[in-house]
Amino acid sequence: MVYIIIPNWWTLPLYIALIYLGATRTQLEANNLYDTYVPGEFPVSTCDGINTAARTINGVCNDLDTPGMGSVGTRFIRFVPINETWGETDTLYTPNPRTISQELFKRQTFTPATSINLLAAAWIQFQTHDWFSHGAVNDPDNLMSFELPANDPLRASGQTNMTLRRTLKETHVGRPATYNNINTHWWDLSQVYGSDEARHATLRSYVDGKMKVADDGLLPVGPNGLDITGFNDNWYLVCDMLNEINLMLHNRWAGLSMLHNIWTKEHNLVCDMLKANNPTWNDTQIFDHARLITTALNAKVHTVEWTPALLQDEILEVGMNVNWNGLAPEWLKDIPDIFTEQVAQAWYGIIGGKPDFAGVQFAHSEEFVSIYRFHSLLRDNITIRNHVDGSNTANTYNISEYAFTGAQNVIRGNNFSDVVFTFGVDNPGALILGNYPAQMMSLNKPGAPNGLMDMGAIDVLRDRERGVPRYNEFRRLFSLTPAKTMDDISDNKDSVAALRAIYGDDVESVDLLAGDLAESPRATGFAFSNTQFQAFILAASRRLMTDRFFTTDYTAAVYTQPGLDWIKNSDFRAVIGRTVPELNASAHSVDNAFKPWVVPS
Ligand code: HEM
Repeated sequence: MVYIIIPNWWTLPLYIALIYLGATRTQLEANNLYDTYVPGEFPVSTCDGINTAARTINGVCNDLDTPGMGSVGTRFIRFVPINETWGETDTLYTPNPRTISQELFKRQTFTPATSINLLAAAWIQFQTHDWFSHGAVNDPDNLMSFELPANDPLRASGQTNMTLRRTLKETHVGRPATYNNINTHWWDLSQVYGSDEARHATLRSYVDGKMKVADDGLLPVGPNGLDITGFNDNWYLVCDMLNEINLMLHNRWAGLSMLHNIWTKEHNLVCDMLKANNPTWNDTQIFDHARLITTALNAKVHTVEWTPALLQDEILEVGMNVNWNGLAPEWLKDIPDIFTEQVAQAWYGIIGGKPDFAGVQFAHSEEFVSIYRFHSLLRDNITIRNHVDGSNTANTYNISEYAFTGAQNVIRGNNFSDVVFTFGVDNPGALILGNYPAQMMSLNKPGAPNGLMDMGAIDVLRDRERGVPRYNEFRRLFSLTPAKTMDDISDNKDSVAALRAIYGDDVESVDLLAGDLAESPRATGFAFSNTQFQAFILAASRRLMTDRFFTTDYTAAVYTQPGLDWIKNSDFRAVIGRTVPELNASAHSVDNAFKPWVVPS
């Protein structure tokens, strides 16, 4: 196939643009899927004794031919050729990650993303916790350390370096290191249900399929002050600030807690529906079906609501709907499938169709992790509003207060409906240069005043460490035109000047995150760059097309007909209306729950 790059594809007429995006997906499937297992290396397992009509906790037996595919602990694949992924050595600290963080990323004044609400920010992190995590522990015997810039204010306290643990990895002879996903790769709501049996068992009530909730209807809290749920990983950083070792932090915040609560409540409501329809079912039967239904609804919300809210363009709205529902009206869907694979996917939709692996087994990729480094979405402060009239309450939280164990102060120190309402109304930060929250660059270790974590610097360093190509090479490898000069990256003169101040005229050295945040023009209404979108095109369809429970087994026999109807008839506004009934009207004040809700007058 001859593929012609159309830089501003979003200016094409709707159906031409859709065909172009379809061709782009085919191009990426052919050029951007690289397994990290060599033949004979993938762990062999069987499905003997496993109920293959339900999602398993550790993700095995989704694919019946390769039972271990996508399961917990398996490797990330790559979206770029393996030989490009060695990880940086000589250039690992160049330019200095802390300089990039402070000079390019740091927020001076908050620039909101006005087309979306804060729910959308929490949502994407909630999804990434379903899809991937490199784990919190990292490698205590393998550190990265770089000098702080000469003018860094931290030097005043005697600190000279920033040091953190390298990511845990597997090394191989003659080929780059590989990294494992500590969660299941499948889109299976594992952040709610857990990726291992021991944790999962602590979450189940074992009555009528339901998940445990505390007496106040919210998730129980563990001794560490975090929700007891499927994934609330603790992230450990090691910084040698003033010889402080073992800085322990995690990435829980009020937004995540809120969504864990909403989806646990939704699961329990699905259980009620199933029990009413199947009075003789036992706990396991109800749970297994409720998980399938809740998970598919979550995936549908992401596909046809979250994505079109982030990428507000008619092309995307139609395209994502085609991904889920197909182009054909219901009455024409029964015609026999005589189409080629791509046409069938467009006609019938991916859901309920045939699995398609494009020749490489399913797993998320390292490059996919990198495109979701969205910390600039976070607000510096959240003031909780009264959901009845939209007025501000007296409760304002900065990041240190709404994150970590502070999440519970927000969730339980306010009416839950006021918290969700606030997230529905307020905007997150825009994904642009100069809008990364300063507090994320100086997160203090509880009880250790001089411990500091600079997430901006870490975002840059992790990509270099894991061999994710820098911006221009990333574009080249993803069938995009590379920039010839800094001026090609952005049509905003200030952004170009800021890039030049760090990278000079060396366009090849621009880091992926820096280029992504600087990039313009963007497609109309897009909250993120076209470079990120290119990786998104590949990943978004693939996690649906490869999953048996979204394809061959998306049937009434596996889900139940009332289950399929539940998914079909629900959107996120309905989920909010069911789980937080006081917010039904507010959630329905907009046509998409991720757009800023109308404040009652
Ligand atoms: C207050 C909220 C948050 C905190 C405290 C936080 C903190 C962290 C920490 C500590 C890490 C690990 C750093 C390392 O590699 O050593 C991390 C990684 C990451 N964060 Fe956040 N984060 C927050 C919100 C978000 C949001 C809203 C997103 C949006 C998608 C996000 C996306 C990511 C991604 C993609 C990674 C890389 C994960 C991986 O390497 O597997 N985070 N964050």
